[in-house]
Amino acid sequence: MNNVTTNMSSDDGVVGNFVSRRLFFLQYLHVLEFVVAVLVFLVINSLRQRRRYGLPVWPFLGMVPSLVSGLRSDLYEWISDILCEQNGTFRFKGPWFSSLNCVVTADPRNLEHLLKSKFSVFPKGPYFRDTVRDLLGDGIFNADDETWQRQRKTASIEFHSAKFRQLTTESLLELVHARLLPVLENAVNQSISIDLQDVLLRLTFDNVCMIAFGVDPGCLRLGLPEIPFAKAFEDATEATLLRFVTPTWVWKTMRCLDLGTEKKLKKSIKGVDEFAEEVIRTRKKELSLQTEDKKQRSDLLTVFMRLKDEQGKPFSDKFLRDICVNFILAGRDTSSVALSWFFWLLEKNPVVEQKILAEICKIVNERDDMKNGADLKSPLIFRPEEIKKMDYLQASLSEALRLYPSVPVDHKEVVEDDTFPDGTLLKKGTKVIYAIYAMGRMEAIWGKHCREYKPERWLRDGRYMSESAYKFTAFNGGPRLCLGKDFAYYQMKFVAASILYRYRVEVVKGHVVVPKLALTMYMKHGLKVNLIKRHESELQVYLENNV
Ligand code: HEM
Repeated sequence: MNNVTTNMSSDDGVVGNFVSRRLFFLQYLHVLEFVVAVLVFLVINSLRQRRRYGLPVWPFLGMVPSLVSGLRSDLYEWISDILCEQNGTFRFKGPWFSSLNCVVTADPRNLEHLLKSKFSVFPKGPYFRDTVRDLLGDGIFNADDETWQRQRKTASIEFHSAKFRQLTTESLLELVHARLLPVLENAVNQSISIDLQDVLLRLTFDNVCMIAFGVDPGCLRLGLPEIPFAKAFEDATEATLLRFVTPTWVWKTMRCLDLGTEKKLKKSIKGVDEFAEEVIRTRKKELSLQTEDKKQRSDLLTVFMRLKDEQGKPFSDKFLRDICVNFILAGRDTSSVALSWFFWLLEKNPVVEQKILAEICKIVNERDDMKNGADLKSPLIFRPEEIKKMDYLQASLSEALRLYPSVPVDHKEVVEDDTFPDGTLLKKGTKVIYAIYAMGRMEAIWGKHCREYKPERWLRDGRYMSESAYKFTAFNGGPRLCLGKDFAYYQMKFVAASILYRYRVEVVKGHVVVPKLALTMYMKHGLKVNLIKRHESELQVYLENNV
């Protein structure tokens, strides 16, 4: 009996356990079903939003999963594809409570609105200024309103003065003939390949320091030495850039505690400051000793040192430092990066290279001494009026900048509610990204052959014709149009013509050329090339054909 009872009660227990487990399982199943249903709903809802926003919008994460996949491939192409699909503008939704929400546009109507018609509604904004203030202070690149206006006005007068033009042409001529060409010739003589991007970056760094500070740091010379000021400048810009992808509170805490990249930034800014302070000190001494008859300097530092602020006082050393550091940043890498993409494109488009050579030789051939049978072996130095006449070369450089703009994306912040001409609503505080790289690849802007390298699209009756700055935005537009644009074209044309006349540039087989993710469109692995000296007979063909 006992056994039976025991068996029965144990059976009851088993049944009870079985029932309660089933009940638990059923309850669990309901929860599971509910969770699956919610997930399915979220997936469908997120994917349905794709049609409206161009990308799926996930709860909490926003569009970040798609961004991560974009980052794994080519981010610039990824943005271009979405913009083409979305007729030129889309709204990026970042994770909840993040500062990543923004409007991305490549629509020329919006660009004109943003850069010109409603200029005051779209400044650089407090977020940008706060992030880069440690390095750039109140310099032109980082300033809005009156601080920007004052520097812009003075620098603009200076950039258009005859004295400044003379300084830029003379310093460039010296750099190309005494430093660039010997470095290239050395590579040819030793049969070694060089990183042309690195060489060009050194050239433009030295050049812009000569213009801003009136000092040549000497980065470009045989042996390609490491220069502490250039290194400090590069480290400082890289560490500043990292702040844009780090939550603000994180980098601010790291700055307080002097940790990681913030520690590196502090050290490199110190290096930049020490160099600037030394130059300012020496210049002040020099100016105080300067007698009227001595040759007057026309670099930006000297020009601003001679001026007074609104209270009639000389500018502070800190402000002078900010002005120079900003100009160096603005003019340091943009032309060299554009030239690198240009040489890479030329190798892929040999017909364009031939046309450039034909143009150069035709212009050289018009020289009186050439007509009288001048010696081709004597070093040929292009004259400013000859550079000006090189329309096809200018078209080829513009076409390289259209496809590979040195500044691939730029940004503004909305300070008052507004609406873009395409109907996009903009709330105060919204960040607007204008996708310059994508603009160069939009059929709606450049037609069916928008992805092809065709310098001819810039020519009318053989003469170079510029495009609207809101369609070709490589140099920005409106009141903040690049101040160095004319100089940059002169610099690029002079360097390109001087190299092409002497060498054929051949990219090393297997060298991978891809853009680097940065504020400037560097080639990620540089541009490894071999230089092949042009034979006199090759040039003679062009020269004779043009006679
Ligand atoms: C191919 C060469 C160049 C390109 C593509 C280029 C492009 C640009 C762009 C896109 C901006 C607007 C940046 C912004 O506000 O966020 C800009 C501004 C500026 N650029 Fe250039 N630049 C080039 C060369 C130079 C050079 C060589 C200099 C000086 C020597 C220079 C001086 C400036 C200055 C001072 C600004 C600030 C203008 C302002 O905010 O009012 N640039 N440039």
